[in-house]
Amino acid sequence: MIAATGIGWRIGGARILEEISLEVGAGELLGIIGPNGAGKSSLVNILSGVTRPTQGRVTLKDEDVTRLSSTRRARQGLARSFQTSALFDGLSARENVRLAIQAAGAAPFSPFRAASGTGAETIELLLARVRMPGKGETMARDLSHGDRRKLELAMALASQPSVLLLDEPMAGVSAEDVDGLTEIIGEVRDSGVAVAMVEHHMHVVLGLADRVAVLHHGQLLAIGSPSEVTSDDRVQQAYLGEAL
Ligand SMILES: Nc1ncnc2c1ncn2[C@@H]1O[C@H](COP(=O)(O)OP(=O)(O)OP(=O)(O)O)[C@@H](O)[C@H]1O
Repeated sequence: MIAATGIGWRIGGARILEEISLEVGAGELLGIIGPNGAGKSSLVNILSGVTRPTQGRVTLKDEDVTRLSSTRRARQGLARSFQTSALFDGLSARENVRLAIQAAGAAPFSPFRAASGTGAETIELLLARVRMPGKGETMARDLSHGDRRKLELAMALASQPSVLLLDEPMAGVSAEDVDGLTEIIGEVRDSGVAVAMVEHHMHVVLGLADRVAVLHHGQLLAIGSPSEVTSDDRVQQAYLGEAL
């Protein structure tokens, strides 16, 4: 569904990524792990079109999108979440989702959609999908950290993407919310979406991912099933001292 081939990225003389090749298929979840500064966010930025690589190419549904903007990629079915919150704090959860739907072009703006019709139904479905039914009226600023993360997921899903890129979707949330988010993301994958997820919660990645890519110093150290990568000597070396 999405593939990176021979990706390299240099900036200001620094070599951030080198020869990264990987792909994520429909209904597959690829976990992307690696020590701090390994290049995980840079890779997600390149996959989503925020950053253009200096080498290699990105294909989305077999089409070369390397030179396409993130907006064009979004129209072709790619959605992503960011490490930092992308919510409008002064709007309700429902209004945030409504804006995401409108931005995705899935529902042209209509003042009448608020009261009835598919717009309102879609919003409620998305809120239910992230286990937030009944929280539509809550202002984003009043939501718990975990609910903010769930709302961001609902917004990413508003475009009905075929590829979802998640950059640390569980950063800073409570253990209980980690479990909830894990279930939701698993369901998204099971619905056929290709999911690539950068995440520091190792037990989540190893439990949820179909395959795991390990980045280290900008290189792809290993890629394979969770058990394959955790038993890889080079991976253990990279994580020396940390529990895998
Ligand atoms: N725009 C930039 N200009 C220069 N260097 C950058 C830029 N973006 C990232 N880097 C550098 O590239 C390296 C990889 O950064 P990146 O954020 O991709 O790592 P990461 O694996 O996501 O780290 P973390 O787990 O800490 O989020 C780091 O050394 C970072 O300082």
